[in-house]
Amino acid sequence: MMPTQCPDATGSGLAERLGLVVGTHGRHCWVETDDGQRLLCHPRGKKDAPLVGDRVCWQPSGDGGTIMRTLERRNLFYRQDELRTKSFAANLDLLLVLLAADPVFSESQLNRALVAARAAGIEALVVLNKQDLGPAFDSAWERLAPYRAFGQTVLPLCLNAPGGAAGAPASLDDDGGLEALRQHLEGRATLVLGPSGTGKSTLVNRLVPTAMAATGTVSRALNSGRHTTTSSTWYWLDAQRRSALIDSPGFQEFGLRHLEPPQLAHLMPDLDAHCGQCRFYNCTHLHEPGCAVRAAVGAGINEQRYRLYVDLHRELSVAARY
Ligand SMILES: Nc1nc2c(ncn2[C@@H]2O[C@H](COP(=O)(O)OP(=O)(O)OP(=O)(O)O)[C@@H](O)[C@H]2O)c(=O)[nH]1
Ligand SMILES: [Zn+2]
Repeated sequence: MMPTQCPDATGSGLAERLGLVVGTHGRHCWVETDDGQRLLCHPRGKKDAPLVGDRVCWQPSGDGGTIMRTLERRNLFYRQDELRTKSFAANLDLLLVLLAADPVFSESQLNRALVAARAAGIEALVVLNKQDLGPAFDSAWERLAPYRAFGQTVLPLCLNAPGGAAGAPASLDDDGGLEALRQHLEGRATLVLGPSGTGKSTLVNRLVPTAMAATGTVSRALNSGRHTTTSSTWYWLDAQRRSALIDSPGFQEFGLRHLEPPQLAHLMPDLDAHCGQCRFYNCTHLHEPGCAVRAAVGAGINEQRYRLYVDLHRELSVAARY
């Protein structure tokens, strides 16, 4: 349970309280108190706007509150494009990348999300939805074989299978694999990322109890004036508020400009397994003699995965020069 008082409140007369940021829009934040109330708060300082997942110290003011400060983050999941940094959420336990048999997913995008998670020290889970689509699902599942081979957990899912509808594959349980997924989410704060059309909204609707989804609409309402939803939303999955799902828009152009080229191979587990055996300690794995990574391409390392590395390395190297 969250304590009600801030750890080191600075005696300003009013007691500071702890809260959790469950939604943001511009500089406004929805802060949830430890007894589950949600109120609109404004950050006091000009910089470092709080993010969904942040623990903050706040004080009542007007009919809402003022955020005095943000507690230190355990981690931060973000992407960095040419022009800007986009932060998704803070203090995450798991990144769920939702893919589907259709539309066909971009492996480059998947890899970028996994690399970013690894760089931030956040465990990742890949979920492949629409198992009812037969052959399309099988080929998507096959494309994920190299990921499973290096230890990435990949779960099959069929959100179209309420209670074992016709078309639900026998390999899944009655609810299309939802129960198996639920177990991975237990007691954790999970950010859901996925390209458009994979079933993200369907997943949130299936997992979030109606009453909880209704509280989520508070922050949705805050976003409704805009055509594009740009901020993340926090949903509780249980009445005890132990497990949470954070829905986030924006999976396109997943920039990784915050990473240095030499980090990259270490953030791709299948390449990382070979890095230590290269002749040169600072091997780029692009052209050096005695490169153990290149020697493993086609054997321990999938060729397409190596190509993703080469392309991303080039992109990061160009970025590093500016
Ligand atoms: N065949 C099949 N279709 C599914 C399944 N799950 C979701 N869909 C369909 O896929 C479409 C996209 O689902 P959404 O939940 O709207 O996807 P989304 O990822 O939220 O998409 P955006 O709103 O564009 O971000 C809808 O028509 C769903 O009915 C599934 O397991 N099998
Ligand atoms: Zn090498």
